[in-house]
Amino acid sequence: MEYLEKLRSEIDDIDRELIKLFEKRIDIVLKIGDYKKNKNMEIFQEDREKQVLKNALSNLENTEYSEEIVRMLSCIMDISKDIQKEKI
Ligand SMILES: O=C(O)C(=O)C[C@]1(C(=O)O)C=C[C@@H](O)C=C1
Repeated sequence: MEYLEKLRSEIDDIDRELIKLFEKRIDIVLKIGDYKKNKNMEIFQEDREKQVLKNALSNLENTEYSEEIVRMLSCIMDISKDIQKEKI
């Protein structure tokens, strides 16, 4: 049990960091949303999304996780687009 608790505590620490970074990311997504609105740009930017995924895969240490990373970032970018649609 101690072992499981220790691992869960590690996950809690990682989640805390992820949430902090995610909040920062949302702040920036909102600024980009404002910019797009002012410039009459489409919310969905296909080339940029491809670049985000490419950057992420090139930074990956364990390539076994490629599919999971693409899924995670695609989900994050879907949330970004929802935020830009809802809040701006
Ligand atoms: O770069 C942008 O244009 C953004 O709005 C950010 C972002 C992202 O979450 O990374 C979100 C939506 C776009 O389709 C592309 C990228």
